[in-house]
Amino acid sequence: MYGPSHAPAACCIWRTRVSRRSSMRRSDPLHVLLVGGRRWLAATAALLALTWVAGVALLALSGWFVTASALAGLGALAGLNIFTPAAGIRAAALLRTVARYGERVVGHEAVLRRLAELRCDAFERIASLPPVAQRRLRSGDWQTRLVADIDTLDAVPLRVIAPTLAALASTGFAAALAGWLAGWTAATLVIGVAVAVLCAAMFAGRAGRRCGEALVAGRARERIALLDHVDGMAELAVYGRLDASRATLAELARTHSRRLDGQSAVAALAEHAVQALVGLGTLAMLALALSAHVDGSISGPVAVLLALMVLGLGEALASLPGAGWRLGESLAAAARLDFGGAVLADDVQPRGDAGAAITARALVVGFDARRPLWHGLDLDLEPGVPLLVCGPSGSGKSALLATLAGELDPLAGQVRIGDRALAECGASDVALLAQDTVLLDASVFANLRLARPDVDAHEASRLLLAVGLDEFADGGTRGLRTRVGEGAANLSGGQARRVLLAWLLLRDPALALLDEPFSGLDEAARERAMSALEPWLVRRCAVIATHEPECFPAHWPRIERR
Ligand SMILES: Nc1ncnc2c1ncn2[C@@H]1O[C@H](COP(=O)(O)OP(=O)(O)OP(=O)(O)O)[C@@H](O)[C@H]1O
Repeated sequence: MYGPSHAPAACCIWRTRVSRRSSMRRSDPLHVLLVGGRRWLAATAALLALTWVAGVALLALSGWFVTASALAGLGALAGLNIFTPAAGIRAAALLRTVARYGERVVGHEAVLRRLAELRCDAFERIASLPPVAQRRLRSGDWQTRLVADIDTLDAVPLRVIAPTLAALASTGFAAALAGWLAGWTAATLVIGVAVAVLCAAMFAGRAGRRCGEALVAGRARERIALLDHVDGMAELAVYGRLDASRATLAELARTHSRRLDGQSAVAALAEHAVQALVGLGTLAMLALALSAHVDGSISGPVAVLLALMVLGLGEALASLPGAGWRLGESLAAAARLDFGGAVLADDVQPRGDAGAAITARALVVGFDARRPLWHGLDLDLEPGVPLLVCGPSGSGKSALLATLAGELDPLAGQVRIGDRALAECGASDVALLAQDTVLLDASVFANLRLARPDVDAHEASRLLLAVGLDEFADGGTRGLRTRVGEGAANLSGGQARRVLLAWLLLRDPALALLDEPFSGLDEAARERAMSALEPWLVRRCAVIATHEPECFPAHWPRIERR
C-alpha cells in the first residue's frame, strides 16, 4: 500500500521471526550448500565415480572379451575361460546401474534438503531486512530470488563439484590401469586426454560464466516486469500503456531466449569438442596399444581394452565443460542471495533498546510533496508515554505510522531510534500493527510462533486468554491448533484482530506502532484487550492511530490533524 513493493505488507508478520540458526547458516549460500552437506556431497561424488568406473570397466572388459573370443576362433573357444570375464562384465553392469540409482537418490536428497534450508534462510533474510531496504526489493525480485535463484544453485553440487571429483577419480583409475597394463606412456596418454578436456571445460566455463550472469539478471528483470504488468494492469489500461508494457515484456522474453540459445550453443560446442578429443584420444591409444602388441609387450585383447577404456572415460570427461558453464550461472544466483550483506533479525545491534527514545525532526509525511499530510512534525517519544494520533478518516494517520515504521519514505526530515537513524535499525526494532496486517493460513499457534519461535503452548494460551480469546487457548472450545484459513476466513474480524494483538504482545520492539488496534471489537472485548496491552505499551515508545481516543487513558498525549 505504501510503496512499490509488496514485500513489506506481505512480510509484515514474518518480519519478526527470529533466527536461532548457527552462524554457519548465515554465511553465503554456496558455503551452506557445500560445507553443510559435505558428507552427502562426498557420497554423491563417490557413487558417481563408481558409476563411471563401472562404465569404463564394462566397455573395456567387453572389448577384451569379444576380441579374445574372436582371436581364439571357434576351435579354441572351448579352451577360453569365459566365466571370469563374463562374471566381471555382469558385475560391472550391475554395479553401474545400482551406483547410478544410488547417486541420483543420495545427490537429490542432499541437495533438496539444502535448498529447502537455503529457501528458509533467504526468506528470513528478506523478512528481517529493515523496511527501508525491503522496499528496494520489488515483489518479482524477491520471488525470483526465493525460487529461481535458489533452484539454480542445485547445479553446484550435482553438476559441478560431484562430477568434477568423480571425473578426476575415474581418470585416476583409467590412468592407473593403463600404466599397469601398458606402461607410463599409456598412462600419460589417458591423463593427456583428461587435461585437454579440462582445458575445453575452462574455455566453456569462461564463455558460460558471462552467459550465466546475464541469464540470471535477465530472468529477474523479466519476472519483475511480468509481475509489475499483472499487478498494474488496471492502471496500465487506464493510462493507455498496456501495449507498451506488453511490448517490453515481449522484448525481455526475446532477449532471454537469445541468451538461452547462446548458452546452448556454448554447451553444444563444448560437447562436440569433448567428443572430438575423446575420439582422438581413443585413436591415439589404439595406435599406441597396437604398436605395443606388435612389439609383443601386450596381447591383442588388452590393446582393444585400452582403446575402449579411453572411449568409456568419455562419459566422465563429458561432464567437465557442463560443470564449467553452469558455475557462472550459479555464482551469479548466489550473489543475488547475499542481499547486500543483509542481517537477520537477531544479528541487529544488541537489543536493550526497548527503553530508547524515538525522535522525529522536521518530518514531512505524505505521498505528494505538493500536498504533504504532515508538515514539519517534531516528535519526542519517551518509553511509557504512548502517543495517540487522532484525526478524521483520510487525514494521514496511517501514513504517519508507515513513515515511522520505515515503510514510507519521509518527504523530508528524519526519524531516529536512540542514536540510530531508522534506516540503520533492524526489523525487530519496530513493530507495526497496521490495519491490513494479515494472519497466515496456518494454525493460531503457528501464527503466534512467527512472533517468537520459542513460545510454548502455555505462554501462547496465557496471551490468548489475556486478549479475550478463551476459545483458542489450549483446552478452549476450538484450541490453539485452529486453522485461521486464507485471509483469516475461519475467524471473525474481531477474533483475527485479537490474535494479532497476542502476536504483538510476544514481541519486544523499541517502537510499537498500532493502527486502530481495537477495530472490530465490542466494548467488553476492547476493555479486556486494553488491560493486556497497556502494561506492554508502557514499556516502550508507542504511537497509536485511533478514531476512538476515549478508549485510552486520558493522560496519554495526543496529536491531531484536522
Ligand atoms: N499509496 C498511496 N498513494 C497515494 N495516496 C495515498 C496512498 N495511500 C493513502 N493515500 C492517501 O493519503 C491520505 C491519507 O491516508 P491514510 O490512510 O494515512 O489516512 P488515515 O487517516 O489513516 O485514514 P483512516 O482513518 O481511514 O485509516 C488519504 O487521502 C489517502 O487517500
